[in-house]
Amino acid sequence: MTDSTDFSAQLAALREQYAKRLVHTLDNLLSRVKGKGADIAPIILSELHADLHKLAGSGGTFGFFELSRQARILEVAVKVWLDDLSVLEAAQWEAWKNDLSALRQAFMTDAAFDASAGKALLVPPLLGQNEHVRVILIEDEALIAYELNKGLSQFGYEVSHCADFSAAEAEIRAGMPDVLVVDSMLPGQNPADSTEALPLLFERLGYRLPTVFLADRIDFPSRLAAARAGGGAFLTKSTDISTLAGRIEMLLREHDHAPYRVLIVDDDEVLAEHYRLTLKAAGMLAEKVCRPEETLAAMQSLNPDLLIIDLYMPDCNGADLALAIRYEDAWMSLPIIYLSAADDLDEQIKALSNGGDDFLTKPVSDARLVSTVQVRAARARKVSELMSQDSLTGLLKHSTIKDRLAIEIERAHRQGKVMAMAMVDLDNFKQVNDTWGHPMGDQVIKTLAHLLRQRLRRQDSIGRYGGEEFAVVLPECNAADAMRLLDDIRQRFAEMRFIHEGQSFGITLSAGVATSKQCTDAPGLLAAADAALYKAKDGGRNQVCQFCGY
Ligand SMILES: Nc1nc2c(ncn2[C@@H]2O[C@H](COP(=O)(O)OP(=O)(O)OP(=O)(O)O)[C@@H](O)[C@H]2O)c(=O)[nH]1
Repeated sequence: MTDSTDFSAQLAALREQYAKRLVHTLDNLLSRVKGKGADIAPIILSELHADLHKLAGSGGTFGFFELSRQARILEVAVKVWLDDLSVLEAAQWEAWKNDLSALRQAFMTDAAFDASAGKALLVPPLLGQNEHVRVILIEDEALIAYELNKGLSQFGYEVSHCADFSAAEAEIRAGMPDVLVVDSMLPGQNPADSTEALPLLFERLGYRLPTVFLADRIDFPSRLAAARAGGGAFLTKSTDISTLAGRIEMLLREHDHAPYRVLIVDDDEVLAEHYRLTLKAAGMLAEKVCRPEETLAAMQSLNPDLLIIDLYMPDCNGADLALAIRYEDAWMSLPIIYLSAADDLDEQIKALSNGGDDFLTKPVSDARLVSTVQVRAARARKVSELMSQDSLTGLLKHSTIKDRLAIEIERAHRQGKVMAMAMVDLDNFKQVNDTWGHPMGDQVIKTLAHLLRQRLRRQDSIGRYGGEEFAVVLPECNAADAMRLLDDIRQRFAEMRFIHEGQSFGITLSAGVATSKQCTDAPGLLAAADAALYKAKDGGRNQVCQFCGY
């Protein structure tokens, strides 16, 4: 990834390009009105309006705030005359022309003050780079730390324990963790309340990390304090490990995602490039289109999570473009954010009714652009994820995992590689439900789902195939590696203890493994893995078997 110095240099170069263009724009504007009286032709007023609208919208983005502000005032006046030319009086016109000339002074003042100078771009830390999820546990009580460490390690987390915030800070600086698990009270520390210490730590680091707070008990004030400190989850210390692991995973899923893909449609190339660079610096995959007619082709190739459309483009109104895009079923739910001036109220209402989701008012600050896009894109991803996920476990639904399997086996054959799949089934699970109750059974299912997610790689897919049966798709994985992996999961799961009303019990699993070398298509591979699973069950359960033919 390009670093923030590179982005800052590219943005500075764009600002210079924009400033050069501004000189021409101002010359142009002034030459249009030079020597002209108040009987000015509507076509010229219309051109003036278009240019001033552009100036007002783009100036602030490049640090020309005063110029942008004054251009907006001039634009509003022209709009009034455009609507009713009879109200334009000679004195007003002369005053307006003077104000237009004053734009040059505003330009000089803004140009002398480079708002972007010395301003480092906010490049978020790269989370999710560790091979295993790294947890830093900040806990002063050794016994609790020991128990949490042991429990989380069983799920495959790599846990570092620190007794206080200063030790944790040194540990974070030595290597980026994926998540913090923090005791909400650390007596003897200053401040003792971790909801106060955490924001201070983030301030020193210059970035935030996903955090779970653990408290002795939860009341409303402590819950609120945790939320104010930006905690992603707040649990009691007596919470069982599988619930804690579930919350950690949920937080990781929020942060660890493929970069958001954003397409920007704006006829102003320099401005569009500024937005593109700003979003790229924030870790997104952004592309721009300056000719609206190229939008659909660019969407096909980028498959964006979100679209930003300039509302005011000379050849194509943004709202019309949005409607044209929505004719395609595939783009029906794609979030669209318009860029528009604050006072285009009628236009805004039309734009929303054409299927837009939000507005960004020009001039747009970099921070506002990034945060609006992040929030919208995250929401859109969440909705589409929820549609393909099983509600109890968060794993892929039956139909989705079957689709994944079909894609991966086809890919493996095409590329001449080997992929594996496994069917995993809980042993004698009916007894768990009968003895400990259905809710406890659900807890066991969720625990296995967490464990599978923790032990598998990012490119693997896991689905809840049936009630207590799971399907695992392992791209680029041979039979020996798949057997080793599944057997490790089997052992870890067998070692876990579940607690119900003070009583503890354990449960095992069986699994069947097959590879693409043995089958030509997805149904064949599923049947082979299933046959291997039944061999494991027949062989006495708590084992992993490989498919060796029917
Ligand atoms: N708690 C809970 N139980 C479920 C869920 N889905 C399926 N089950 C139960 O899982 C049990 C599966 O039982 P069986 O198919 O007989 O298999 P088993 O008892 O696991 O025995 P083997 O697979 O032969 O080792 C049934 O009792 C189902 O009611 C669920 O979402 N939650």
